[in-house]
Amino acid sequence: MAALSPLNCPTSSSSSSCSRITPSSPCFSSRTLSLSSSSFKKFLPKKISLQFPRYWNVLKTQDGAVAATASPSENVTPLKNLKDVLSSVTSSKEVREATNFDTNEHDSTVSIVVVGASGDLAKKKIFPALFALYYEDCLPKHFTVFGYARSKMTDAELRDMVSRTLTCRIDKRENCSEKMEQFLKRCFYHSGQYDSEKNFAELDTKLRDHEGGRVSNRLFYLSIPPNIFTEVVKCASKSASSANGWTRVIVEKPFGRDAESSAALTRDLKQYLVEDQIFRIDHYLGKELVENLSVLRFSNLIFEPLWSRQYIRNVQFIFSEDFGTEGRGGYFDNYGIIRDIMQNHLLQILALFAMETPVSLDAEDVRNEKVKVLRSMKPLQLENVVVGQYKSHTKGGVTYPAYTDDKTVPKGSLTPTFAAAALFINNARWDGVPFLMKAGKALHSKIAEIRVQFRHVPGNLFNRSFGTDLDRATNELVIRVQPDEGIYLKINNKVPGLAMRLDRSNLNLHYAARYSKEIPDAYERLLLDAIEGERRLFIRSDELDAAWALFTPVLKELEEKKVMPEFYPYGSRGPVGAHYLAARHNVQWGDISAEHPQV
Ligand SMILES: NC(=O)C1=CN([C@@H]2O[C@H](COP(=O)(O)OP(=O)(O)OC[C@H]3O[C@@H](n4cnc5c(N)ncnc54)[C@H](OP(=O)(O)O)[C@@H]3O)[C@@H](O)[C@H]2O)C=CC1
Ligand SMILES: O=C1O[C@H](COP(=O)(O)O)[C@@H](O)[C@H](O)[C@H]1O
Repeated sequence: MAALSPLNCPTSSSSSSCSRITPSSPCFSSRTLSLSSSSFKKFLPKKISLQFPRYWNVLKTQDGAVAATASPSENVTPLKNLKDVLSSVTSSKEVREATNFDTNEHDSTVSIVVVGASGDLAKKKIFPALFALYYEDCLPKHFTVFGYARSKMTDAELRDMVSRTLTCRIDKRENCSEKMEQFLKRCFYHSGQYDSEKNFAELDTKLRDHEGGRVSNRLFYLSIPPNIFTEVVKCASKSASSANGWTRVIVEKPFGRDAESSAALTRDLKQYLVEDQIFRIDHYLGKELVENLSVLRFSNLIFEPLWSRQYIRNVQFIFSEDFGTEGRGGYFDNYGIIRDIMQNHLLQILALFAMETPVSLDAEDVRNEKVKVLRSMKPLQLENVVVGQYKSHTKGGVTYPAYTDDKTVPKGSLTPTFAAAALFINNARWDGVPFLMKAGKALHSKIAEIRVQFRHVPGNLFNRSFGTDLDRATNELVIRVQPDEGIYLKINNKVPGLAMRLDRSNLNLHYAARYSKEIPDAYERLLLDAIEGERRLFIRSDELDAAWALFTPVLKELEEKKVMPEFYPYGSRGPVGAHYLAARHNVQWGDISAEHPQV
């Protein structure tokens, strides 16, 4: 596949036609790109018909020319990206020929190969997300979905499996079954071994049949255990990569289990792929409220000026699940909660939260800032970590199992199912501010949220009204990633009446009340981005290196010293050690007395 690297031009997506992408389209999200039609024409040779990523609002002007704009007004703003893209496209004959730029989407096709199609993730997330995209009319006109795995299955059996496991948000919508039937007709299956070039060559033949001579773009989704990533990529690369379009590979976590194994995986994959072809997925980056973080920060004057050590006392990233590792114990025991949740999902959110303003929303600009902030962090130290493991608990006559009751978990395993950590960023903006993380399985609730606790008001006139616990009177911004998405700000307010009494109330943006639109699943956004060549929400290899550098030393120390986890009952709030850790940094976890407001 390396030979195909020039084909990963972001504009070469064969997805949605420009005219279909209007601001009202569900796939549309406007980016701050704008260009007058006259400037645009300068860059656009007559014969080339471009296909635009969905972030660009592409309009037909009155004179018939195409214009890209972010707003109805024709403001010309500097357009580094579009200019760069256009000039590289138009100046490179090789790219033009290779991407078949003279053709439009009617001449190209996207094949999505789900490798490991018989597995849990494929059934639970990938096929439903693909169907949701199809339902929303976000997939290209010509697309085919191929399941690939060792299990023997016919096309009909795959379709049956996909239809039975459809648990996506679309399933109660109008015409769902009709659309489902149409979608299933586009789904096929090929049974093969993961290390067989011959089997991938057979897949290639089938793909070609479906592509019908059009420009072929291929997306491989590696929904398989990590130990076979490289051999699949090798076989796909040698025997089933596109001959005249792009080839991209979505790689699922875990990306190694420490800095060394992650670097080795990257090295192995890069024998067959260039970095731009690798889409390392972290599905938390596809979550609506995580995607909204940058909007909240960078498009609201009231937040960004406060976003520093000057006003923020601490930041908390909290993940909890009210179920254990049931059914996934075999995988989990080799990784533990720090690798499963903290090193990736929570750290990614932290990076977006704490990074400096990127030059633009371009993938490389955003990822550059994320890398910078990650590299400004101190590697996590053992004294700043608490680990726990859930034990059996009986409540209301029901006995919930201990982690080690799972038959796939070795007896006496010390793998943490809970961890709390305090991290620090050594830069001018965040010096001294504790960034606390807490993640656990089998806790009392299922929630993921970011809590920003602000400093005390200096010389507060109302100090006396707050009693001794001044911390309770500070502002707190809560971004609830899930469930029941929302953003609320805790403020001090006068209780109406003749007395001067204060309380803490919430300014509350509750998504379900504010927006009638359903929130897409993270996998929908990420799959669509991968199809369109949009890399912003995928992890670049240097980001991954920086992330592992922070956690690898402590992970090794925990294992070498065989640190005993603190046991907590299934369904509880987790180990008390997490509170001591927070207290050492003058922090109280915000979720302890958390009221989760709704409108
Ligand atoms: N499930 C989830 O919720 C999540 C999963 N992931 C990641 O996504 C990937 C897929 O996960 P998931 O679907 O749960 O995985 P599965 O264990 O269900 O494996 C997927 C498929 O891979 C094949 N397979 C399983 N074990 C082996 C093996 N030892 N050797 C060769 N092939 C094997 C099987 O297909 P067949 O036998 O038919 O070939 C199986 O159906 C993994 O990397 C996982 O870490 C990430 C986040 C969440
Ligand atoms: O990556 C993972 O995420 C899930 C939680 O994802 P969510 O979208 O349901 O919050 C977690 O259960 C799993 O252990 C982990 O591997």
